[in-house]
Amino acid sequence: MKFAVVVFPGSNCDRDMYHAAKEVLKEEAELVWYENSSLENYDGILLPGGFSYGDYLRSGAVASTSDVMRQIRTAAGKGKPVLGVCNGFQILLEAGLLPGAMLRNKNLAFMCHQEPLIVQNNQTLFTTNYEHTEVIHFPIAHGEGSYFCDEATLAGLQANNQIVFTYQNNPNGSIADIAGIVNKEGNVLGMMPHPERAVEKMLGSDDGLKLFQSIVENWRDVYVINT
Ligand SMILES: NC(=O)CC[C@H](N)C(=O)O
Repeated sequence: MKFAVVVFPGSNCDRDMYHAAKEVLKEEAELVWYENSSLENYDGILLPGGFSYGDYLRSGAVASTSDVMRQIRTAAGKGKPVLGVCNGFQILLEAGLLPGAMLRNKNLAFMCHQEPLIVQNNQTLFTTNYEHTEVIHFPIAHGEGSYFCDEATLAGLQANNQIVFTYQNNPNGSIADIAGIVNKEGNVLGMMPHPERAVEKMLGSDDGLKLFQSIVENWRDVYVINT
């Protein structure tokens, strides 16, 4: 499987994402500068964390208007897996590929530590290697990570089983303890905690490995084994 790690000015988790995909998972992966070429030849799109465009206006707002988003939208429309982590999630929200918005953390501080999460939906292509309600540990590292949406949107997320991860101890004030959501079609996942920073025991947790392995295994099931 070949991943594109899309890099914006101000991305700072792109190397970690690349390391997870290429050096730990041992899949093909390339860092793709947001202005460069096309995403057509990639099987999966990884939007890493950071401070794209310095978080000016709102986190992810400027990056969401860039031309590469059109390609990401096309890739998502074709059913390719798109994973946005932290600033990547913020960009997906600002681009409208996922519903809702990010507010500043309830304590108005940047937080950076490991948090326990609960796997609420293990039936997505990103989570099949987890158990339902499994507790896993990923680092968080954000200032604008309090997920918010209106009541109708929340009801829709719940009814469609789009809430994939919740926080066990809600550190930032996210509505319904939401840490990660998937689109209705199930192929675009946005999450604030960082699975790419939890792929080796020496990082404090390797619980993120199963997420990347789920993507690869599900992609192979559809595109390799059956063709
Ligand atoms: N690591 C990240 O992607 C976090 C940065 C993010 N823009 C914030 O809210 O602070």
